[in-house]
Amino acid sequence: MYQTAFLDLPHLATASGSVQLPGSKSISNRVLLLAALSAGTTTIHDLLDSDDTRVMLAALRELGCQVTPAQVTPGQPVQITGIDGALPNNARAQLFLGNAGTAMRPLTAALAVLGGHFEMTGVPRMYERPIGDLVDALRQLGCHIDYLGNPGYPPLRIGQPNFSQLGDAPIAVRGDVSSQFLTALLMALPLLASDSDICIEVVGELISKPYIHITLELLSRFGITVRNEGWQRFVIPAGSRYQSPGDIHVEADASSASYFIALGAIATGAGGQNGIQVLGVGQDSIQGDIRFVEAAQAMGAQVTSGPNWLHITRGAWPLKAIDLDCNHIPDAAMTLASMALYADGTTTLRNIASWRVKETDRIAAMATELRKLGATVEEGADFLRITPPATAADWRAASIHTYDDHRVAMCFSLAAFNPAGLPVRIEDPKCVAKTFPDYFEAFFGVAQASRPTPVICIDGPTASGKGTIAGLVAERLGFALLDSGALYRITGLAASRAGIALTEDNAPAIADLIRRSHIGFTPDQRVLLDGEDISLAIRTEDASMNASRVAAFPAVREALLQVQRDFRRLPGLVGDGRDMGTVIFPDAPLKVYLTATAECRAERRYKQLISKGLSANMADLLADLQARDARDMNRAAAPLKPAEDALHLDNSEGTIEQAVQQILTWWEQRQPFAPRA
Ligand SMILES: O=C(O)C1=C[C@@H](OP(=O)(O)O)[C@@H](O)[C@H](O)C1
Ligand SMILES: C=C(OP(=O)(O)O)C(=O)O
Repeated sequence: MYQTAFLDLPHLATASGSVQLPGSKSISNRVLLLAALSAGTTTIHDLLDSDDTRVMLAALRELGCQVTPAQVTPGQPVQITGIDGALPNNARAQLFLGNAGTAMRPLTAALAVLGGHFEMTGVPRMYERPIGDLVDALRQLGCHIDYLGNPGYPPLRIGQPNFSQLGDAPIAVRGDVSSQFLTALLMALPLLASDSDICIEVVGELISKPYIHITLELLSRFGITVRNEGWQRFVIPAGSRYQSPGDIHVEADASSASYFIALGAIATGAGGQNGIQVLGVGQDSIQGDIRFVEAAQAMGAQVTSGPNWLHITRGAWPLKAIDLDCNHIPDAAMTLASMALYADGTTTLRNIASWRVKETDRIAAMATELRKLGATVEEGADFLRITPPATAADWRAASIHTYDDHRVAMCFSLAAFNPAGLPVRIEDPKCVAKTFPDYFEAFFGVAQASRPTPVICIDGPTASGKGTIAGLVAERLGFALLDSGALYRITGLAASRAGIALTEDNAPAIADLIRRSHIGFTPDQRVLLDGEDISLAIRTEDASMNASRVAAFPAVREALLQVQRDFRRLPGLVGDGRDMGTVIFPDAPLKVYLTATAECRAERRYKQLISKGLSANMADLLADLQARDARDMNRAAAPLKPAEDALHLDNSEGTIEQAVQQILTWWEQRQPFAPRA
């Protein structure tokens, strides 16, 4: 996941390939709660691991459910041992539910029915998301719920219920603000239906109906068969009791699929490759958002599908503008707003009033951000009307504010295919953690830039601080890192280990060896040689001298040229070394030549060695360093020298952070985005 302040998407040209999507949020959180309420142990396969499921899992643990393993691990199932319909007497917990509607609403209902002493808290936005209709319904039953802040909104305090007045009258719940209130009752009330039927009656128009379908499907897998009487009355039959199905699989998220379906509709493939393959969810999904496929088809997408996959290619181009009632696909419909940027006219998305009470006011947010890109947008209480920029010249480079809303961030990634060749900045990209933490990694895995991926080169002499500074610049921008010095160190080490003397005569053999070796840099900056962690072995002074020796051999440099260029990947790369800007990436848009006086560098090295408990002598270090400078600067192959277009940065005096900021400022000056507020 990108934890950066913003993520710059270079202009993108093509997309193709296959994406395995993470599990459905709606299914995951329902299954977790149902497993927790059931008798027996449920083994859940392909559970989503994201902010919304983490808060649910933490709450269930807090309530005393046994959850193994302690942390969700990719590819490993999660086991939940349920409470069999009852909590211990006087159960007490404070539960933090973030901004997860699928945790706050259903848990509130279940705990209000089970009884105890609970506080339901969340992020500030959660306190602006209504829950009053659910609380009203639960109070009719005899549940005890108090508002701790504004009436009608979390945070809530839940106490012991009193069901003495519970009769046969149906429980009324409004369905026109959120379907999650009805879902919450449907999952909680089987706990009260041992002796007689319980009937729930929906008041007002029920929105987001397909989510009720998911609830009913999953209830039936846990042994509860609800009678659906025309989406108006739901009857939970007497004798209902939760029973674990044993094993259960979570489909991939159909709402998350919408971004890749849209991608397939917008982008053509590169090099003869065609389309986007979405894995994990198909046309037989129980999720209503799968019907996004129909909307995308209406706009021009060509979609084929099987039981667990979709394949999407571009059909009509430009896309066709549509006018659609989107009530049945409230989440995925946001993606249509991004597709509308590429349509042949004005697209209208109707019946989406619920957008205003989700992660943010999504109607206002989409309107504001689409306008920044050059679209003309009309917003109403429950609709959005989008006219794309009239010509390529009308598009604007925009820094997209994301309002801590995962879907805003994901939707606007699609704007990077604009016809104007502009990059797009996504602010606070980590907000995707709510449902799809690795969204941008998945997106970059199938998209290709229209121009060579941006590279920032940081070259300079030994001990100039370039490794540390490059690492920090890469971290702030979410760019990959190429520590080219490490490649030479790895080569020196590999040759020594293979018993090859580091002489010019042996250069072809060394080059051959390194071509055959498998070199890896892990995200946590460990260095692997043929699977072995050699991070420490290449950091000795010996390894440093050997690196300098092999780096002087043209045959070795030639072998490493392609290895280094292959590090160029979306969204960008920071390369540090001695010839990044002059030889490896001569087309890099920013080249920095980082220096510091020899005395200053020798002193830094001295302090570094002493802090590691190693003995060191200043005079020797200075002499070594000067000898190394001379060798690096005078070698025939790619000598150390600033690229002609490099910006010079002397960091003898300043702090590391100042150098990092200077480079980031230079980078920013090359971007077309207006300064951030
Ligand atoms: O029940 C669910 O899993 C959901 C229902 C929908 O909410 P509303 O019913 O509030 O529209 C949807 O937007 C949300 O992301 C998930
Ligand atoms: C509305 C959403 O979330 P929640 O489950 O919190 O309602 C969403 O994921 O788009």
